[in-house]
Amino acid sequence: MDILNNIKQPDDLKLLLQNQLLQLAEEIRKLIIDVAAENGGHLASSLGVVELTIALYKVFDFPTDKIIWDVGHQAYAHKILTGRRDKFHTLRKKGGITGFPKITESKYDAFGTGHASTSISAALGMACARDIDRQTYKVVAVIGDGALTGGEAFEALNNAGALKKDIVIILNDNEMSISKNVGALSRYLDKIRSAPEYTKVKKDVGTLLQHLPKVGDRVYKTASLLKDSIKNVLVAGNLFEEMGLSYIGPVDGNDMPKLIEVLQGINNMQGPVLLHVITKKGKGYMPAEKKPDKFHGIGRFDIQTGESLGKISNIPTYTQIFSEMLLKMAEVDKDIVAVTAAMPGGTGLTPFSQKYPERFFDVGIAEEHALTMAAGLAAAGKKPFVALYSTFAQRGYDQILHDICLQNLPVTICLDRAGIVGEDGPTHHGVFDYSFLRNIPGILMMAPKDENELRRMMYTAAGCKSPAVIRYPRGQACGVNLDAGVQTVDIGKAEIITESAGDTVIIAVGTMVHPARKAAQRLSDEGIACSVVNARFIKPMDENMFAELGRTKRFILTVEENVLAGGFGSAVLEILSRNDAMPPKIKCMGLPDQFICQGARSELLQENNLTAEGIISVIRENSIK
Ligand SMILES: Cc1ncc(C[n+]2csc(CCOP(=O)(O)OP(=O)(O)O)c2C)c(N)n1
Ligand SMILES: CC(=O)[C@@H](O)[C@H](O)COP(=O)(O)O
Ligand SMILES: [Mg+2]
Repeated sequence: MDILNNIKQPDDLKLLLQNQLLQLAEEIRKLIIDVAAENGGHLASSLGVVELTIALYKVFDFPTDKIIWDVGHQAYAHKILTGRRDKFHTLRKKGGITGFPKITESKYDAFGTGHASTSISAALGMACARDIDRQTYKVVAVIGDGALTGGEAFEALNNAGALKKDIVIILNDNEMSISKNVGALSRYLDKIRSAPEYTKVKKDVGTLLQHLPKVGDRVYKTASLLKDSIKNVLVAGNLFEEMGLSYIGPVDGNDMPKLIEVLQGINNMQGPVLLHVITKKGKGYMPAEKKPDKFHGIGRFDIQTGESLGKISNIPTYTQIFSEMLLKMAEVDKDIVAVTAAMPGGTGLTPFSQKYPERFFDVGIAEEHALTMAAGLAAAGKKPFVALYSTFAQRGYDQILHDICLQNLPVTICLDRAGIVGEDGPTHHGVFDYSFLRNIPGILMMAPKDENELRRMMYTAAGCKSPAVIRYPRGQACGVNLDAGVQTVDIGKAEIITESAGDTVIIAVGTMVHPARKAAQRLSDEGIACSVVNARFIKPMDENMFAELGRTKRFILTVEENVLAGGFGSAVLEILSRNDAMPPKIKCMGLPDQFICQGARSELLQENNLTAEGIISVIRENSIK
């Protein structure tokens, strides 16, 4: 790490010679691989942009100039170069460096990211503010070909082309989203990439631009005209040019000297410029180059073999249960179709896509579109299952409300990664869905206590003629035996898990039912008798049962893996108050009104008392003797 050790601040690399910069790239790559192998992380995307990151720091003056990394999962080299090298071994750990840019972590993180397709909007906002303030700094957005499939990116391009502000958009095209990129835009980028004569001429123009004097000079105008005429001859109707952006590229984004040359030219240009770079996802680490999807986001792995080092378990994940159950149901019910927003692997829909390609839709990183498209499928007689991560479904609130629920369309929304997700941290925890969905009239919202119940809820949803949501967490299910045949659950009916004559009842939902049951078992040994209820439904709730509990018990404890604000406990309180059934004591356990940090899921649940021990201590403190 001879070179990297001497980079104390990014400006230090401006003095390096070309061969030193190339060595720096190798040193950064090694550090990224070492740390990701130990901590897990977004390896392949970060490896692909090492040269691009160094080239950007060589040419621009960050943090005076601003850089925004779309999604932000590729920003490891940026972090290493901006004073976080010594702490980089803490990446994604509790209290450590975050896996995404974070405005409070460094002055070089101009804008926090985690969810896709926001970078151009944010860059445009900064450019407008800069111009109001009569400043001259540059604003650069780096967006991947996957993130460019998101609607917000198109909205921003549309606006950028009209406003004509000085911004630099770097389209980092590695032909991959998490899986293979999809859509017409992706095909369009293929077409640009595979036009060799165009590539060569445009590269030469890139070189020419580099030698230009400042904007406004006649030479600059001539070069721009030349570029336009090349465009017209070779790629009629270049989409980006037609939208009002200057398109440069494609350029080999792993060729650092070439990139530096082109970026120096672009630094002298005015107006919105889009530089199209082609990079190799996973560059420099063979297992990741070969399997960029596996190494997109990976847990601990063996550097020599690329094999995962995670615990091997026979217990399936909730995602696997969802995946298998959907296949089973789809075999019988030909109206079942599946929709994902660029996450076929993560949501467990890959087997469905292989078995039923005509009934499967990967729409790209476009959650809003996925939901309204599902509404359309349902309006035309299909039974869509839309599988989204809870955190990304936040994007689709109006589509759920206006397009699905208001029209009472039978769309089933399966919210994977609900609750605390772990090391991805606050951008990715799915801890708001009870609160933001339960206020929608007519919605059916369920959370299973285990994998068996997930299957039953899916079966129930498929038989419903109205919108349904099922939310389940990241990772392993409970390891219970699966029923031979799958039954429906009675809509709006809670399940009594443990009945006792004692004064205390725990009403738990979803992932919190098992810790509640465990807590009750242990408390009964201490002579504290508790009943346990599995609420099953966030909406409609078992109003009669909960009102009765309010009248007959003296202490009700609700437990949920969601923020308390507006969540499940709040819904129980509403029922008790509506029915004049308030018991002498009621407490709600859940997540506080703040963003939850990163860390292992088990660690964060423990910290927030959402464990059997946490429940026991609250009951011990509050039970009425
Ligand atoms: C709104 C939203 N939906 C889904 C995701 C999950 N996700 C993270 S990265 C990614 C693929 C991004 O592809 P690209 O922008 O091309 O970057 P690459 O990983 O190829 O560098 C997806 C789908 C997300 N972060 N945000
Ligand atoms: C960056 C991003 O949004 C995804 O890569 C996400 O980290 C995937 O999470 P899982 O690992 O839970 O699939
Ligand atoms: Mg990509």
